[in-house]
Amino acid sequence: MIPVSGCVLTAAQMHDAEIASGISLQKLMDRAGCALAEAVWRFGSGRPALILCGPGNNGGDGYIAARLLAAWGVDVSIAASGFPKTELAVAARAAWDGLVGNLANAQSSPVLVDALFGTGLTRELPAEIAKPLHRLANAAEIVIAADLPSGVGTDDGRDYGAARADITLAFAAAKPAHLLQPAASLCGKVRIAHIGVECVANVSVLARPHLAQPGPTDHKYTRGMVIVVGGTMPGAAALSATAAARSGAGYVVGIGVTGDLPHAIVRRDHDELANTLDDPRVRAVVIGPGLGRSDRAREMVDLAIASPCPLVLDGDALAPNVVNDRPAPTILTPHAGEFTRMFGDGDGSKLDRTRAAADHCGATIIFKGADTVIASPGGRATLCPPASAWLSTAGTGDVLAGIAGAMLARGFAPHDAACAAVWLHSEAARLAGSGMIADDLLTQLPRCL
Ligand SMILES: NC(=O)C1=CN([C@@H]2O[C@H](COP(=O)(O)OP(=O)(O)OC[C@H]3O[C@@H](n4cnc5c(N)ncnc54)[C@H](O)[C@@H]3O)[C@@H](O)[C@H]2O)[C@@H](O)CC1
Ligand SMILES: [K+]
Repeated sequence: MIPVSGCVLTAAQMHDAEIASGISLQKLMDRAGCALAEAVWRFGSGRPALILCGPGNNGGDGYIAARLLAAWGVDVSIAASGFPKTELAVAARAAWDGLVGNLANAQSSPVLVDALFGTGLTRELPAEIAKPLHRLANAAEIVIAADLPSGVGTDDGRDYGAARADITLAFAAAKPAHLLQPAASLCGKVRIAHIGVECVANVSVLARPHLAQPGPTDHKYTRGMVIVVGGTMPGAAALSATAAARSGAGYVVGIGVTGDLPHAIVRRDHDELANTLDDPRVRAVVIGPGLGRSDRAREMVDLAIASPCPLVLDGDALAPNVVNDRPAPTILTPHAGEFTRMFGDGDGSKLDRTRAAADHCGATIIFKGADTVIASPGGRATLCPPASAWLSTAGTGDVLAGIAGAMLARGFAPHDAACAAVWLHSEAARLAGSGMIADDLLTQLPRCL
């Protein structure tokens, strides 16, 4: 059992991977049931457990876990929503020699195991299931969900009436619902139980980046020269510029950035932008934080886009069709409002929409929020476990843009730069703790490198 990591598979991809594994579905269910029993033993500390079993293989996992827990001496009972409908679940129920109670009038227990529905859920939970599920979950001291909290859309993270779990044990791999809101918040802590199924996908969970330390041959330019362009709100660009410097860029130039800046950051005027962009040593440009929407601002965005420099576009620089297959590395960092302004409402999940937008504009997109999604043209995507909710404060996006600039400047490809930036940002927020403000991230960034 490990923290959420690795590939993210849709329900259909998970099914295909199970078949491709060559391992019998019976054996996979035995392993899943065993992993569930171990989780219940560990997190439930041997307290009495009630296992809710649904009609499919998720329920089958529950029956198997119950048998093992009973054998280990746990006071375990089962309540089912009906008779099993799959061959495997029928066999798993037949191997349970205790009683199977009715879900509607089940008595609560300190440990509740939700094995009603997993990847097979396709619609809203009916009231006759949702009502007892919520009643029993509210009465329990700990709720452990098998694979997924019953009542979330596996692929899109929709809430179909799920009860909140404290622990969700995902079998074989994470699914989009473990990372997309609102489902992610209903999962509690997500753990993965590897059951021997090899999973390959172009969507993965954000991982700690490998950030090489400077070596003896490094100098300020090899560590990366970043330009940050300021505008009408000086504080925003100052945050970006300082974030770039604090996340390892060797040389940061603030163009038209006024206000409080470390002495290490070089200041130039706006009319020096064109010349500076011609400097072949420039490895990344960050434009948009606090830029404003004047004609002059637009001209500067156009200059930056037309340059051959790797580019981070944020805030006021984000507009519909602002970039179109730009040849140099490009990262866009919209929040939900900016994303909709640029790409419309779109269909599908946040993951689908971000991937479609990345293909549309030919750039890497960091679609920010409580479930940040990073996508690049061609389908590669990364889903990010929830970061500190204290990040919901002014200026944190400006810091992220600056870090992304520093990651491009150290030579990372755009998708890797975006992932490294989001990871550093969220780690700095974790270290900054409660009540943090954007400036606190700057103090914590060096500790994350
Ligand atoms: N990932 C893996 O490798 C493995 C997965 N297994 C388990 O198998 C699960 C998937 O099993 P299934 O495909 O049987 O699916 P589920 O067990 O999630 O449920 C499918 C059943 O629920 C019904 N249903 C769907 N939505 C409903 C709703 N809103 N209200 C009422 N009924 C609804 C369907 O008609 C079907 O009968 C996984 O989540 C996991 O727990 C393991 O047993 C084996 C290994
Ligand atoms: K479940």
